[in-house]
Amino acid sequence: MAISSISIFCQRSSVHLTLNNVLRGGIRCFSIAAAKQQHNPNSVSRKLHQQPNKKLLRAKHTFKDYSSLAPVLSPNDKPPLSDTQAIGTVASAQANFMRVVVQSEHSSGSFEEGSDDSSRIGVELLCVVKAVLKKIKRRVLVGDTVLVGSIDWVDRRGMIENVFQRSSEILDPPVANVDHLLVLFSLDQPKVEPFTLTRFLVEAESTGIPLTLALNKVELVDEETIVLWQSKLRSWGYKPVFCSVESKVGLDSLAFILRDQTTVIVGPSGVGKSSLINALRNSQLASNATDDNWFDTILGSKWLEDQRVGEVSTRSGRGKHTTRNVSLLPLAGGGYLADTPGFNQPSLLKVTKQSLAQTFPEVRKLLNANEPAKCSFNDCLHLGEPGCVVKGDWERYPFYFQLLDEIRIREEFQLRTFGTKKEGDVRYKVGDKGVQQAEPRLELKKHRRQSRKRINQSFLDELDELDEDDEDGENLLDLENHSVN
Ligand SMILES: Nc1nc2c(ncn2[C@@H]2O[C@H](COP(=O)(O)OP(=O)(O)OP(=O)(O)O)[C@@H](O)[C@H]2O)c(=O)[nH]1
Ligand SMILES: [Zn+2]
Repeated sequence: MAISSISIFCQRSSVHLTLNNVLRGGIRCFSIAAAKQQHNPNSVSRKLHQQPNKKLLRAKHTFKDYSSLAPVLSPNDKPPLSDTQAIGTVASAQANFMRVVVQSEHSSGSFEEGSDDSSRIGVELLCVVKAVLKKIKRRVLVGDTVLVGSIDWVDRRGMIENVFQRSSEILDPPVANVDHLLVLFSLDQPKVEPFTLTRFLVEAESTGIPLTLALNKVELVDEETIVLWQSKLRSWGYKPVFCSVESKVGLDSLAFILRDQTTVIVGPSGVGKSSLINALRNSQLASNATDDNWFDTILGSKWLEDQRVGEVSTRSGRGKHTTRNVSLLPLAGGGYLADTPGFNQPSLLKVTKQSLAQTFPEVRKLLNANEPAKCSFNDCLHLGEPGCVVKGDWERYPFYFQLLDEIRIREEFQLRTFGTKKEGDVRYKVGDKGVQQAEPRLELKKHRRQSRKRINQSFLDELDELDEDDEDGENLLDLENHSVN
């Protein structure tokens, strides 16, 4: 009973999330466009009629000019650093503030981590983002490698001046340069449920980032259950790590896999993600405290505290650890671990009907095999078409079928509601004397009132932001106290 309710809950809320995300994004666009039109109903149309493309060209030109002010740094760039500059990793973000851990700085003169006592490697800086980056819409994400300038080493403040090119980027939560995903489930309390697990695996596979599957709470089940899951998952194409935070089984293997990488942990509620993060970090702190000054420099920071559980916003009553507050927890062996509040319901937004099959390793193997095993059709959905190499005789076929249906419904909904992306925002009308006139395409649903739910939603968002501002205030005070000591 418990298992089936988990599965239904996941399915429903993810569909809900999917539609909700689409609607939220859409409504925002609509209201901006509508507001612009209200401001001056005729001028846009008149200007476009006179010189249809000039406005667009000018916008493009302006953007280009701005971006040349801060060209993206390539990962191999080693810009010369002054004493008030450093290169670091964004470890957390709240409202307008970002915490950056210094990776390399002026005195070391290179990217190698300094070994002298005065090294500032590992120092935590509270940073704001330079206005020009915002102007050219260059978003700075947690996980980004950034160039920090105007550093005040005493107060530990700085300004993010530029961002290095990302090797990867995930959306939910938004984290840059993720090297590895750890999909964590538990064998019991809550029991691993095949469809929910598949959903998480499909979402993880769709990022293209290497993943490790781990099953926790191994001490709660008998040998037979372990063997059963092992062979099941092998047939799905995975070699899981069986572990237990409680009895410390498998933690060394996980620590070894995580070393030197930026890993995001994903998995449903209650499987032991926070417990695992705490266990891995505590054991690493204990074994490295004496021979590495990496942590000494940021002792006292919130990052060193154990993962908080169940914290709720005092104003809105919602969970505080939303996707906006994801943070990277530094590991002694190099690399970071990210908690994933809000990653509980994989939205599958990046998965399309065509790409779904590739997110199942057991099908991927068939599809990528050399001729003649290859599927005969490029656009085959592998639903038993004659000549299709993917037969329906694999264990997860019913899950594939179910997810395909869900994605099909979402894609049709998007198409029906918003049209294709190629649709221009200008349309041409044949006016007086057969002259073609350009006018802005009227936005769909323009005349609809904003829903009460949406209004409540933005109200709650604003309350959360107030909470965040409070925290920023506290953070600043923390830092000020720090510098006095
Ligand atoms: N028996 C057993 N219990 C464990 C193990 N690991 C974690 N737990 C317990 O499982 C419960 C949930 O652990 P959390 O670490 O909060 O799980 P989580 O995945 O972070 O959950 P959310 O924060 O809701 O996403 C806690 O009561 C832990 O003590 C384990 O290996 N064995
Ligand atoms: Zn096929």
